[in-house]
Formats: sequence, structure tokens, C-alpha cells
Amino acid sequence: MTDLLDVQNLWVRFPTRNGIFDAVRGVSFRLGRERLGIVGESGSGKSMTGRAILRLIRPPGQLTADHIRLDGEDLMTKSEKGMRAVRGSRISMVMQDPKFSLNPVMRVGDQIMEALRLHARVSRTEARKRALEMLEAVSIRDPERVFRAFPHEMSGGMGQRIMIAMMLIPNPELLIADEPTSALDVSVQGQVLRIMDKLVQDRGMGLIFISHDLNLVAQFCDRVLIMYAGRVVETCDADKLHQATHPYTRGLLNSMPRIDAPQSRLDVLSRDPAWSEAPSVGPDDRGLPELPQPGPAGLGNLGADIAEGK
Ligand SMILES: Nc1ncnc2c1ncn2[C@@H]1O[C@H](COP(=O)(O)OP(=O)(O)OP(=O)(O)O)[C@@H](O)[C@H]1O
Repeated sequence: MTDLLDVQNLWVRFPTRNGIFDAVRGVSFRLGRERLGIVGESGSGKSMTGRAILRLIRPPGQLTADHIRLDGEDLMTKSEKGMRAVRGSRISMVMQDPKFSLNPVMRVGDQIMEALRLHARVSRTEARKRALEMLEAVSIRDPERVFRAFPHEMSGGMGQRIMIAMMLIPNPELLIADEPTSALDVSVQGQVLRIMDKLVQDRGMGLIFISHDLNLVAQFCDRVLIMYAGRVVETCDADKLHQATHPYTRGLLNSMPRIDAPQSRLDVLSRDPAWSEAPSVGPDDRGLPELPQPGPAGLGNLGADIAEGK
């Protein structure tokens, strides 16, 4: 069966005063109709990977890849016009903060209708009906009122649900959610995630969920890619994340609070330059070859600073 998405040897480079900076370095992965988490610390290249799939890297940034296949069709060979037909219609992206994505001077309902009418030939009446249904699907209690409201009248959680409604109304095959709930408080976060999860499952979509929160990804996704310095250093099933072997992943896990394992002090994440050079580890259940485990050189002294009382 063809993968929904097949990314091979993806690079994103930026020219800087000090030479070329490689933000994404040879990332490869495949995705079925499943939930794939991409985790890593700030600057590890998660967002650039998401944006690159949609070919949304602005010049002077450069994007190269052997291929980025969506349902077998290579997006790298598409014209810009061809890509515009993919964005929003076959692949949608939900960003971190709805304030920057919603048009402040346009009513919520009109924005959702526009998201649909850009990609599908439907009458205004039909678009209105589907927009109201979509608002209900994202658990907006009074869809008629919200339909007429402006974005500034919405709370953060409502704004993010409206964004999800806008992104899902054209029925994309793949949703890329880049830290979709990190601007929300924890209870609203859980609610928004549950809604997104249900919609993705009901519609049989693929989901790429970008987050720095390993615990969230472990609960929410099927599989996880762990990124460090622009590379994928490990892939694993999300429910095995807490048994991950790569020292960087272990470091990330140990530097995060866990309710079930209280710690008086969290570990400080240490880094080893070798991690960004060594091949990635972990079985890839979508058929990629199994890569070698990291050698002893990769076993940094995680938490040693704390152990030694530094
Ligand atoms: N226009 C640019 N010019 C140079 N470097 C850039 C540019 N845009 C992004 N970068 C760099 O690319 C790297 C990867 O950025 P990216 O946004 O993908 O990180 P991230 O893992 O998503 O981090 P965060 O969790 O903070 O969003 C970062 O080091 C960033 O500074």
C-alpha cells in the first residue's frame, strides 16, 4: 500500500553571515493514516520540517529533498500553482497561536466558509451549513453566535478550535499541527487535543503533531520521531517512548516533569555533538531499514552535573 506521506532526505538551509546553517539535515520518514509526533528541544528543526512538507520555506531559505510524496505523488516536482492546490486542501497546517492565523477584521464564519470555498465548489448556503456543522464538531456551544463574531471576541481555546475547524473543513488527507495547544492552559489543551484526535480518527486522516512535550506526544500519538540539531536521532512507538534508548531522548525525558514519578530536581539536558552526526536509531515500523544503535561515544553524561553536585 502507498504511504500517505514519504519524505526522503529533506534538507532546509539558511545562508547566514557565518556561512550556511542547516536547520534540517537529511530527514526521512514515512507516514500512514496515523498520528506521528515530532519532538525535540527548541531549534531542533521540528517546525521547519513541517513547513518544508508544504514547501513553505521562504527565500533565502532553501529546501531540497530526494522526494516528498503525498499518496505517491512527488510534491517536490510540483509547480507553485500545483502546491497552492495542495495547501489547505490536501494538507492543512494548524499553527501555535490562532491570533496570528485568523484575520482580525473578518467574521469567524466568513473565514471558515472561505477556507472551504477556496478548495471546493459549494454554494454560500451549503458553505454556511457546513461551517456551522464544523463549529459544532469542534465543540463550540453556540455556533450561530460564534459564526457572526470576530476573532478578538474569542478566548484562546475557542480561537484554536476555530482554526482546527478551518483547517479540517476542506477534508485534508494530512493535518500538520505545530504546537497547536502550547498557548493554551492545561484543561483547554486536553479538550482541544481530544477534539482534534476525534476528527482525525473519524475522517481517517494522517496527523503530524509537532511538540516539545514528550509526555503529551507519548499519550496522543502512535509513533514518534525525536529530532536533535536538524536530524532524526530516534524513532519509536509512542507507547515505548519512556523506554527510548538514545541518550538525547533519555535526556529529554529526564528533563521533563512527570506526575507519576516525582523528582525533587529535574535533570539538565546535556548534549553530545556526536548525536547529530551518528545515524538515527530505532525500529521504523513503516518499513524503513533498522539502523544501528549509537556507539558508546553517544552515551553522554546525562544528569552527571547534578549527580556531581555542579
Ligand atoms: N530565516 C532563518 N534564518 C536562519 N535560521 C533560521 C531561520 N528560520 C529558522 N532558523 C533556524 O532553524 C532552526 C530550526 O528552527 P525550527 O523553527 O524548525 O525549530 P523548532 O524545533 O521548531 O523549535 P521551536 O520548538 O522553538 O519552535 C533554528 O535553529 C532556527 O533558529
